[in-house]
Amino acid sequence: MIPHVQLPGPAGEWTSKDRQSVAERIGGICRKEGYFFVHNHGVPAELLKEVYAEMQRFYRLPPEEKSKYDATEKSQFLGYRGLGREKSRTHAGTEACEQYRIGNTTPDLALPESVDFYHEHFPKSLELFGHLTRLGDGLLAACALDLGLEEDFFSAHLGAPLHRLGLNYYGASHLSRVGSKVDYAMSPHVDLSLLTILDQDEPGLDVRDTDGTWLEVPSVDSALFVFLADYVQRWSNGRHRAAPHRVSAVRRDRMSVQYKHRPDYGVVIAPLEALTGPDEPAKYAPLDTGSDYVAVLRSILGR
Ligand SMILES: O=C(O)CCC(=O)C(=O)O
Ligand SMILES: [Fe+2]
Repeated sequence: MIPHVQLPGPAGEWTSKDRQSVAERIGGICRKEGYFFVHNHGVPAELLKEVYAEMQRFYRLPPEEKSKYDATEKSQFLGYRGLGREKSRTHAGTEACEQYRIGNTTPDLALPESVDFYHEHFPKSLELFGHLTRLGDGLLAACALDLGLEEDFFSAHLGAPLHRLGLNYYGASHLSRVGSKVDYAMSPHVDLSLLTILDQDEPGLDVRDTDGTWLEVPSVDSALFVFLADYVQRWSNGRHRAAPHRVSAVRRDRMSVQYKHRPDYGVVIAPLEALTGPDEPAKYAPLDTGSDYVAVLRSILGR
């Protein structure tokens, strides 16, 4: 069973009381499943449609046009990942999809091209990015409250946050075109984010339940799917659960939009002192989220 949560409208308009009521609603879910649908989130349905249209237009461009936007370390990994480009983290093959990333960059790393270059095909997606950033901030405040922290506890680590929006296209023929030996289009993983907000135009996403079974996540009209990720699990010393997920083999063309809510470049995450003690030793070593992100992306994209 996937939990469903009614939100009190657009997160940018929540009062402290609203954040408290969201915390009460999602706290138990964060501690158990780590995934849920949200309704009444205020993200316009029309905008999502426009984002899918924008993605379709981009993915139909000729390969040489798309590869102008290739994601590299120099682009801070914004841009295009063609079919066969991203190595799987769990098997010897590649992920069976085309991907594109838009989002924030950091002055701590070089960026020779203007960020606008990587965004030029995606004005509506950038608008969606703004909505999802506010929703991410609201949900994170609710997580903080559930952990017994001040609601703005995490804000100190999100001054110039490296949020990213993934725009993925899984063609029905992609799995056979990459010669895949597995029957899923994206390998199981937890996200390198605090939390992720996802929409899909066709089912395909599976999420791992607490007993280890894979659940198919349906496409639910006007609801967004939220799951917690690696950084919240670490910060909360495992009180909040990161949800492993994958994308199964698709029979029809499928697109997904995943917004990854991330901290500033270089934030080091270790289990919070308030949540550890003699009975609850820290379960995770400190992690530098900036250099770890670069190292992981370097290893899966290979340049
Ligand atoms: O396409 C999806 O539904 C999930 C993609 C995903 O998990 C990711 O890009 O991190
Ligand atoms: Fe993911």
